[in-house]
Amino acid sequence: MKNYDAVILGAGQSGMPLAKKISNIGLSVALIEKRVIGGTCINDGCSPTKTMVSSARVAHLVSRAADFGVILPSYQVDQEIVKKRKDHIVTLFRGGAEKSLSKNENIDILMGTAAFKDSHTIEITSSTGSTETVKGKKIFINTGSEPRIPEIDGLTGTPYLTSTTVMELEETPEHLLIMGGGYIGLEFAQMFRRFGSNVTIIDRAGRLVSKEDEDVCKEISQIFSDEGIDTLFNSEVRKVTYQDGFTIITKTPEGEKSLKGSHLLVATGRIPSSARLGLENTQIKTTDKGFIRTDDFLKTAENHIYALGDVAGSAPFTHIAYHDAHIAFQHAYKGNGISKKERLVPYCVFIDPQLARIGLNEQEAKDKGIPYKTGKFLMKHAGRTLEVDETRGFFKVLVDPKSKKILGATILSLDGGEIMAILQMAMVGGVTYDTIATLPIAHPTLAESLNNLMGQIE
Ligand SMILES: Cc1cc2nc3c(=O)[nH]c(=O)nc-3n(C[C@H](O)[C@H](O)[C@H](O)COP(=O)(O)OP(=O)(O)OC[C@H]3O[C@@H](n4cnc5c(N)ncnc54)[C@H](O)[C@@H]3O)c2cc1C
Ligand SMILES: NC(=O)c1ccc[n+]([C@@H]2O[C@H](COP(=O)([O-])OP(=O)(O)OC[C@H]3O[C@@H](n4cnc5c(N)ncnc54)[C@H](O)[C@@H]3O)[C@@H](O)[C@H]2O)c1
Repeated sequence: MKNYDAVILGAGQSGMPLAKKISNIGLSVALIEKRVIGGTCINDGCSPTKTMVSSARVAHLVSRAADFGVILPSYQVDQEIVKKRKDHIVTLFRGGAEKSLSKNENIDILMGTAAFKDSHTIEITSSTGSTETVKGKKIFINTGSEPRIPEIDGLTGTPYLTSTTVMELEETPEHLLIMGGGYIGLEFAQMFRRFGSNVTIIDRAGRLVSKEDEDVCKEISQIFSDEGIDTLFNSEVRKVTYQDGFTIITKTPEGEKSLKGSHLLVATGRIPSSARLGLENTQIKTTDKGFIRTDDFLKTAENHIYALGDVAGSAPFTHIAYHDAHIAFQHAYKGNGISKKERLVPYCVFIDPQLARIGLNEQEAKDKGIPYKTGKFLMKHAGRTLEVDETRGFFKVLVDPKSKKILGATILSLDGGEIMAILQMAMVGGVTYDTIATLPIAHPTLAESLNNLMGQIE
């Protein structure tokens, strides 16, 4: 049995950078992966979805070509080519990840499913059923998450789709029903609508993206409705049947409703991949939802075992899993570093216009009793958005009335993610809103609307 300085379970967005960091200080690493290198982000998440979102955006812009004075006879979407383009990007990114790991002689990549035999020993079961065991002085769990499939009468026996399998379609669905109006639901809803599908989102909550402020949700709902996406809220799906198409029965405040569609995407959240890790053979504890409990430095109840990324209940985004690798590495090998409590969590949902968030929103500030002043600037008043004719959305910011520092922002705008990163820098650097209000920002850019935004603050 081989002894390693570090054993990492899962070659995802924490596991891969962590393996490199540890090997770079001259230590031996076993990186165990049950499926393919790269985890959710590269293979089933960020990269493939954003590649397909780009195809959908081109379809949308082509459909509006006449608005820009470009007259096209017609256009059509070829779902097979959309998928091929997506597959190419996945192969490219995965290949790059494999190459950079395999050229590092301190890292052994072991393909198979890992589980704890005891708190220092990991058993790896290969796809052929053979097993091997390895030991680790330190162990890092980065096994990610998987789609949550709700228990609904009839669902299991049907060919429903998940966020992974929906990207394998080679034909455009005639009518895509989407259970769940969260980030996954939103991105696929707009994408497939732009490919030409009829789309209906069904959510048990009272509105889309219920974690966002009400005005944000209202604007997104309006944008979706203008694009012809149907929504059904406060709807609990009770029964699913499939016969040449899906029929779903939902319970709504107005009584039972029946909906029909050619395809059904289940996008009702994700669960941590912790159930089959043999954690019972260790002192490690999980929450009632299965997330591995850690301290603020990602250390579990076992001193030499850390958990990172989605499985540890960190905000479920790639850049956060990646940052977890930094936190755990610093703590495990350098004895210092920042805790996860201290970091700001930015994110960007790739609908069009993008929904980007950093820090507090208004609802959270109210719930926590944090005093704030707010400013809001509608993108229909920005020169840049008028020039490119993409005027939906707004910039919204919360500031501390006393220190004038930024508490948080929601940027629902063309290239919103890039604008949000500017505010993230301002937050980290402690730049006050009155400084930004009068800062000369290049014209005509989207970013110059930050002058107007900060100028709105009473
Ligand atoms: C459709 C979709 C779109 C997304 N889009 C974005 C986006 O645009 N931006 C963003 O920031 N985030 C996005 N996310 C979220 C992001 O992909 C995840 O938060 C991120 O990948 C989590 O990284 P991780 O390292 O925790 O886990 P993962 O990347 O999931 O890696 C875990 C790895 O562990 C392996 N594994 C699991 N169990 C075992 C075991 N027992 N033994 C060995 N290996 C095991 C898995 O096969 C996997 O390779 C998206 C997610 C989805 C589903
Ligand atoms: N751009 C990005 O960063 C990005 C994109 C996609 C996904 N992700 C990550 O993936 C995670 C999972 O995304 P998600 O959209 O699946 O989860 P989510 O938690 O964001 O949304 C799930 C939605 O499903 C609804 N729901 C739950 N059970 C239901 C039921 N039985 N019937 C009807 N509706 C039901 C919920 O009310 C909620 O609106 C996100 O938390 C996110 O971090 C990130």
